[in-house]
Amino acid sequence: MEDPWQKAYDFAVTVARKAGEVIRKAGESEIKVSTKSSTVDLVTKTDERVEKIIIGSLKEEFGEGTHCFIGEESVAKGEPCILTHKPTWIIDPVDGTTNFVHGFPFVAVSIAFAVNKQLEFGVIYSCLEDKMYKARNGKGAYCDDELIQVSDVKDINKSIIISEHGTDRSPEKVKKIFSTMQKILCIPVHGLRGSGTAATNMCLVATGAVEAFFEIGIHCWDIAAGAVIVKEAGGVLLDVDGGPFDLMSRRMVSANNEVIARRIIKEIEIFSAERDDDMCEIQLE
Ligand SMILES: O=P(O)(O)OC(CO)CO
Ligand SMILES: [Mg+2]
Repeated sequence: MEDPWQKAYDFAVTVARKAGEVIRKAGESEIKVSTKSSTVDLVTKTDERVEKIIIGSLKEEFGEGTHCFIGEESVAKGEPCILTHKPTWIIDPVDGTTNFVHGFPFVAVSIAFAVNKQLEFGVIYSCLEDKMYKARNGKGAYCDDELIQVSDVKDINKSIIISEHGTDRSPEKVKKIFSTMQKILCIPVHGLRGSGTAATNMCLVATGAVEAFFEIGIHCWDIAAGAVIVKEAGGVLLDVDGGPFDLMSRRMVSANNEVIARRIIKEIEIFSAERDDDMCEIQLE
């Protein structure tokens, strides 16, 4: 049977590579938007420029009317962040903007595609490492055309876990984040890590370099592509309360298997994060 989204998948890989080249060459890491209230969420002109390039290329190829676009910088400017049944691209032009600003060497372009609210494929280009991760629903996950697979570790004591500190600096949330990390570290696990980009963190789960990555406060564009890649590499995705993964909920546990995921979930101190689709007043469909 003909694959209806093959062309879109191939195009996403091409666009992600092109975007990554722009990021690598970009001299512009000047912070354009920085702190607002208690969050520290950096944005640079490169974030905006790269998102324009990605969405512009996709619109030119697939038409503006039939496909929808959720992009980090477009949403920041007031575009809707609602997943409808229409073919929808979910884009983070520069995942790891803080890394980009500081020259910390993990920065990723993340492009996912959903139809009927189901993720069809995800592409993550870790552009400073020059590694292309990609996965299609039901067709496995790849890094630079090599099949990748999650680790087979089931013993939490033999695991490495990734989490991040997030962008919210309100003391009560930071306290919960550190308390969770302390509890997980003292299970004990082999180590805690964090690359500074959710997309790359999920690729590290998918390749088996770590057993799990969890975070509260991330957005759909940080994790949509990674969700497909982790799942296709044999991993699992769950909500931090143990329920089903919800792309718009801003919280997620991705792990090599359910045993590891559920062991971590036991330690997570949950705090509130406004849903991505609650931030938008416009309701589509
Ligand atoms: O750098 P960005 O795109 O803001 O994303 C962060 C999460 O907020 C890292 O994943
Ligand atoms: Mg991001």
